[in-house]
Amino acid sequence: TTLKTTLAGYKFDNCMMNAAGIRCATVTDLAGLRDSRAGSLVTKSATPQPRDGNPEPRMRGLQYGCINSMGLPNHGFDYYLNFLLEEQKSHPQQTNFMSIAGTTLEDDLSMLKQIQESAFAGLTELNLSCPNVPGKPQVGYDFDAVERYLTAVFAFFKKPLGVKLPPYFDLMHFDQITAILNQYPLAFVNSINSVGNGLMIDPESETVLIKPKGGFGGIGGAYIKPTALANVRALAQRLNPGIAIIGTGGVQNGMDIFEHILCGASMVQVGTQLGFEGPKIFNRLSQELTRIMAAKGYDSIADFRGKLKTL
Ligand SMILES: O=C(O)c1[nH]c(=O)[nH]c(=O)c1I
Repeated sequence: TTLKTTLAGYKFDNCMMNAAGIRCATVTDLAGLRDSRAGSLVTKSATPQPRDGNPEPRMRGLQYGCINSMGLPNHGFDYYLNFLLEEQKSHPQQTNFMSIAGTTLEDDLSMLKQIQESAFAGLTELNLSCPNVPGKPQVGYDFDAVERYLTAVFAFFKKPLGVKLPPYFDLMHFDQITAILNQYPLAFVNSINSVGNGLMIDPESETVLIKPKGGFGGIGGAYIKPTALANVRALAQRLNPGIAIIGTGGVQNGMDIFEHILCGASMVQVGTQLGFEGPKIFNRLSQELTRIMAAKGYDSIADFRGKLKTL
């Protein structure tokens, strides 16, 4: 039984990794992921300059997941690109991802131009779905903007690139977004980001739990697995076969990873639960997934990827 996977022509020893934003903001965090059983790592979404992000408290663990309104705090584009370039020299056997989330198209294009001209040989994840920058609507919910962004990006960017999408909740929206995405040479689509602008309350103190945006924040964890699986499945049913899918959302155990792959994912990312357990979680998840596959008689994830049955 093997957990290895391929995505956009790149080989990974393990089909699981972190989700951008969780335990990946500092070099120490990133080295911890690299030294774990994860098959790859993705950096915290970067902006051209460092950002402090939103006022605290801005993230809270909940009974079945978490709420966050971090506001894109990060050490800036150069910090993460430098880490990735060092990694290529010290750990050439692992392919990594760089996540970028400019607050304007110009910022995204500027970072992509620098990636294009750099020695970075991994994959780029263009985050179109940050729900927590006050005053900045999610690009992923503005289909004309998605088209404008991808046309501008692919006018010059030749390295492997995918997009991180927000969850959609209407079948027409799945049709519309994939009709746009299928027009571009995307290496992958990563679905989903947190379910935006949820609200959690402390009824004792009759107060919201986080400070930014009156308590509104992105929801992650077990709460969002049904939405995550539906998005992975709907995208897999509609995207050109050359566009791989990364499944993200609601993963707590090996069976959740199995379900994402059954829906069509070639790589599965772990966020909230990684935040709770740390990188050692990839030992547990790998063991659990291996046992599930062995019990079902699957040797590799290709044996069951995308093979969800309907009734
Ligand atoms: O608030 C954040 O930093 C954040 N939080 C999320 O839940 N998703 C994102 O893409 C981002 I950039």
